[in-house]
Amino acid sequence: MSDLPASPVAPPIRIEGLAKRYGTDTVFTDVSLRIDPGVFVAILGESGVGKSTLLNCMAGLDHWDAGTVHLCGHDLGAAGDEQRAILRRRHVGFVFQAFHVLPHLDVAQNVGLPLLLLQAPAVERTDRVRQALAAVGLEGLDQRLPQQLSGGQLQRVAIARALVHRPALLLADEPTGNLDPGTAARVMDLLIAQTRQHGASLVLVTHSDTAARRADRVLRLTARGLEAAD
Ligand SMILES: Nc1ncnc2c1ncn2[C@@H]1O[C@H](COP(=O)(O)OP(=O)(O)OP(=O)(O)O)[C@@H](O)[C@H]1O
Repeated sequence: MSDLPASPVAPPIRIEGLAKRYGTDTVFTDVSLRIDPGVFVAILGESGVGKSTLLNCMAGLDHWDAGTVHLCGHDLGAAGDEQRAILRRRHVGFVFQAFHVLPHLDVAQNVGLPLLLLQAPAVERTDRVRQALAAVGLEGLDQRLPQQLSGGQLQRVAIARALVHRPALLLADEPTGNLDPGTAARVMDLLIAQTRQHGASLVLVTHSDTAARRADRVLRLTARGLEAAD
């Protein structure tokens, strides 16, 4: 698979003094955060305060106006777009509220996509996809298309896809926002269990205090930065 490995001593994410503006509108200033391997951090905050923007900065999907972001020891601010993409593919998994499962690919192809992008050998891909689907309780559904799945099943596909390449960091943006309460609870259990099993760090953006209480650290994003939540 591709290069740019995680430094064995670097935290999956380290942010210092991050500030983000859109034009003259300041989204946030002075955000600092360090997340050690295997730690689960929940981020709460008012709508529009910049939680999704912060996740995008962690993955190098967005640009910022001041401060630094290190992903697995790599300085994203100093990396070009191509290098950011390689780092993201190698070290980050995503789970979104709207699933973002590709409609024309079947379940196995969706889950295997990160491995394909990392040019993993076909035999390894098949094996890892099978394991990942079994781990989220979707064995036997590998040839279904997304339109043939429920919302809970779609999010299980997304969780399997997010972890199949064993990233150091999993970024989850309101992952249960589109699910009914019972399904949401089961998907959250699965997300946390799977992340812990893989030893990945989890950053969960949520409006749910119940979900946030399961985290090792609960932070609140405001215009002034990140602070410990009450
Ligand atoms: N491409 C963009 N151009 C201009 N402003 C933007 C852009 N993307 C986001 N914003 C603004 O940046 C702010 C932060 O947006 P963001 O989606 O990160 O907030 P959030 O805390 O995740 O909100 P929510 O909880 O409602 O999802 C908002 O005021 C939003 O309108």
